[in-house]
Amino acid sequence: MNTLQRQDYNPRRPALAAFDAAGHTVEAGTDLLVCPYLTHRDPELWPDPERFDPRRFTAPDGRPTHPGAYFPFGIGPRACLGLQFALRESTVLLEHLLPAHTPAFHSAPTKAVYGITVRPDGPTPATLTPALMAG
Ligand code: HEM
Repeated sequence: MNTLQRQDYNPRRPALAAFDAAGHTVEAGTDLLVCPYLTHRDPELWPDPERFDPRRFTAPDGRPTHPGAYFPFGIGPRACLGLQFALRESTVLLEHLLPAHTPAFHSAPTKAVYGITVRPDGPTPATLTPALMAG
């Protein structure tokens, strides 16, 4: 969950009607991009937002209750159809992979590359050794 807080994408939607946004008129048909990167790092919603802290998602008051505060799968009628599948798949993978293997990371990217998505600036080569062999 905390990893998904770090991903980024920019869904684009056209404005269905003109509206005022903080004193700026947005004409109907204007392409609008929402930016979860900013929302997921808004310190008013997420205290110390750059800190990787999975407990935000397990502690009772760990995450904001505003429905628009966290939307790694989009939000509304065009949200990701695979949301439940993707969450279940990652949980099962981590449940089975992590206890049975010892990961060794050989190098890790140090920077992010910013585009329509945010990605690491290089690969993360790692070796998974079956836990029994690792002793
Ligand atoms: C961690 C994994 C995944 C993430 C973070 C993710 C995220 C997203 C996001 C952000 C959107 C766009 C929502 C929008 O436009 O507002 C989307 C759309 C979509 N996703 Fe995923 N997705 C994931 C996995 C999957 C999987 C496993 C499937 C299918 C089995 C899937 C099927 C779809 C479909 C069909 C749409 C288009 C929905 C529409 O336009 O009505 N996704 N996803």
